[in-house]
Amino acid sequence: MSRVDWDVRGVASPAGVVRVPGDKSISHRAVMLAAIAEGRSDISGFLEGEDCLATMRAFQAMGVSIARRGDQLVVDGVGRDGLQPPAEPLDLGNSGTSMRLLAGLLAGQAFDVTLTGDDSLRRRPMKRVIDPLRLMGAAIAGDDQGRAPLRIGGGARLAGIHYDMPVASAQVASCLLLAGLYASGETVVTEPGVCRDHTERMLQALGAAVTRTGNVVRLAGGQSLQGGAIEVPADISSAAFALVAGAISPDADLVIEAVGINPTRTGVMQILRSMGAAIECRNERMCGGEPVADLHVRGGALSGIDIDPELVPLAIDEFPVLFVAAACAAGTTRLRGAAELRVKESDRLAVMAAGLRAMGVAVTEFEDGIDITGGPLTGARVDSHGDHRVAMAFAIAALRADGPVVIDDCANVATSFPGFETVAGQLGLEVAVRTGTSA
Ligand SMILES: O=C(O)C1=C[C@@H](OP(=O)(O)O)[C@@H](O)[C@H](O)C1
Ligand SMILES: C=C(OP(=O)(O)O)C(=O)O
Repeated sequence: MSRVDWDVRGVASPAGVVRVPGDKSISHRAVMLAAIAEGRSDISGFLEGEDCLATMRAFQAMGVSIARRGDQLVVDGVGRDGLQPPAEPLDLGNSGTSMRLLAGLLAGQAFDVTLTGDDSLRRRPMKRVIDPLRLMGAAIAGDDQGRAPLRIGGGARLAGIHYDMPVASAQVASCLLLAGLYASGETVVTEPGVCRDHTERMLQALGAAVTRTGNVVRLAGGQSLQGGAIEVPADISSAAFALVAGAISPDADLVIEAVGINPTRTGVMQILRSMGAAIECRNERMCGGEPVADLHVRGGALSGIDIDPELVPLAIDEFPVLFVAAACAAGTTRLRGAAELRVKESDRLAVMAAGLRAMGVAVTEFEDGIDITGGPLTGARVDSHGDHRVAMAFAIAALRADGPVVIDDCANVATSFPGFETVAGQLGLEVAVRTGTSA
């Protein structure tokens, strides 16, 4: 496997107008729902990152015709019962969203299927979807610890359940709603905290009836979807790197265009603003059922804060780069209620703590959180452990380091942010890429 390391230096202040790629969560859902809809869907703004391409290839392997036409992805939907058995296990690479949502969508099919992925994905917890899917009647099994490969037996008759989710996870909720499309009766999911609601929005846009009352979501089984035009906004999780770059660079003046600002995703802006960052939403409008805006960030002084635990699911993927903001703030930032960070592509609490310490930052790690006290950052060599968001977070830290930051194992940045190295140039960073071969 080829290995990519980066040598990153801060050379200028972030300035001008930048664009970041399409939203990863919405791109996955667009392909999945378009594939099982009736008729053709034209998806614009689709993220051509490895995670979403893994989802796309999985549906191609199940007989769905998906083609790029200009800057659109054209999906010829096969209808709810039109998927074909794949010849081989579906390899979902590094993508937790693909595996958990597909587990739900495939639990009610007539054929057997196996879902697998890379070393990181095969370490991640899947019992959280196996258990409720079994309650619905699915024949699904992982290894003895409930990890992938997941084997799903075809021909199960699913029945809707009422499920109180033990963790605030949009992937679990979405998995159950997708299984619910194939179940008899009603599927009702209660979320313990606010989770991203893209699945509901897109199901509604494609003609399904899904209702929400507070934190309870309901969907009747047996509904069909109708394909159409689907627009994907720019990903706020990718924009987060530019937001923090701007917020930690005193002379920064940066606009990030057409970013999704769905209120279930904007925790990063709320947290940065509480730390004193100057972030404005301009030109707010709707894009394919999702709110978007141009985000304007200016540099200034940040202060450490206690992060409200209710904001954790609203900023779940942005913590690696928020920890960099905390390392550049005056005083201590405290995060608790974030044990989920330990079961992402890497253990993001441990891996970020190790890298920040190598850069001279005072960090205390807790089982479900971290304390970070801001101070001067030194150049250092850090290991991303193959985690895309960790790699990009340390690249942003180079803006404030007194020397280069060498980041090991950055190939997976292509899962969510292809072209990051180019956008990084607009953020005032020079990224030298070294490639080689790893064991
Ligand atoms: O539903 C989604 O698209 C996602 C939900 C979150 O995971 P959890 O559901 O595990 O919190 C997030 O971390 C992931 O990157 C994408
Ligand atoms: C956790 C992430 O993605 P996934 O769960 O889809 O692997 C992420 O993108 O930060």
